[in-house]
Amino acid sequence: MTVQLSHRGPAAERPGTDPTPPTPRPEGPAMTLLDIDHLTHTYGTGPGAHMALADITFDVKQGEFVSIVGPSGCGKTTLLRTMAGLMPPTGGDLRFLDQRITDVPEGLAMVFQDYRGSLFPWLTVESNVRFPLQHLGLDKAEEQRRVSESLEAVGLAGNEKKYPGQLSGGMQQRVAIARALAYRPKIMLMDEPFASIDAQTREDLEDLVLKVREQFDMTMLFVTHDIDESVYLADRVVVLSKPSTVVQTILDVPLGRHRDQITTKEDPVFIQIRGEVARMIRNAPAGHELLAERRSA
Ligand SMILES: Nc1ncnc2c1ncn2[C@@H]1O[C@H](COP(=O)(O)OP(=O)(O)OP(=O)(O)O)[C@@H](O)[C@H]1O
Repeated sequence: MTVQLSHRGPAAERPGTDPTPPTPRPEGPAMTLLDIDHLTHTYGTGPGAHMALADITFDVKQGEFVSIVGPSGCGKTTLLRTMAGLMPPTGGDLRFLDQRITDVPEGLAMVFQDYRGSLFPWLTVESNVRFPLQHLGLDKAEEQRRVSESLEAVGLAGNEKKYPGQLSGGMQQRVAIARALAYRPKIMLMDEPFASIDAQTREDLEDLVLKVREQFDMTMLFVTHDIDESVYLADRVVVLSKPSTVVQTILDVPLGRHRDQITTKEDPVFIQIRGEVARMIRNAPAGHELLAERRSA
């Protein structure tokens, strides 16, 4: 996935607007940024129709890190695409900042698994990061400040003039993250962003995501098929069922904001939650079975 500052990013539709004015942190309970209410999605119609999502309800509050995990093929990408406004769902309600999502919402950036497909190979690193900013109407100094700050944040200062093809996969994904950060979205959606990256680099990138989350006070929705990753990163884990998919459960991860690849993963709380998620995914029922159980309860 790329920063859905894809090649035709959200802000590109709205010249002269800056989606990033800082949202003041409200007093009291955190504001709901993303609200998914009984979302359904069916591909096709008639006898060949496939109901991918049967009933998905959860929300993401400002400042939260929510991960979504589920069995293979359970509709994680379908869900993220509907939330990003890339595909209208066939039912239910989907709101970003209390506005129904009908198009790619302003203030949302997406980072995809396929970093190679998301970066422009003919543009330098800094031009890739600057690309979505061109449509925000920022002055040049602010544009440059954001590019430099974002590249610094992802540890790529000094690589501005390189081209994506001169970078490792992990570094290219850092560029994609920097591009999302430079846009200053209110929420970042990430679709298995580290699935094609080797294990060691992946851990570094997970920690990078946690660091930029703190630095930019970013709200994150992170889709992964990796159970450890889902728990390590998140404040809450949304566990999906098998298709037709529903939310099996939503687990809190009371591990505090500071995470460490070794000590956090040794923490009994982490081990217990990780085990719980693994069991739920291994024994995941089909969504329609869960729905029938819930209706009869
Ligand atoms: N365009 C489409 N037309 C028909 N069916 C589709 C389409 N896209 C996805 N599907 C089906 O919908 C279901 C969910 O697909 P999706 O890619 O959202 O799942 P996923 O959880 O992201 O998969 P994976 O675990 O492989 O990443 C699958 O059964 C898939 O075959």
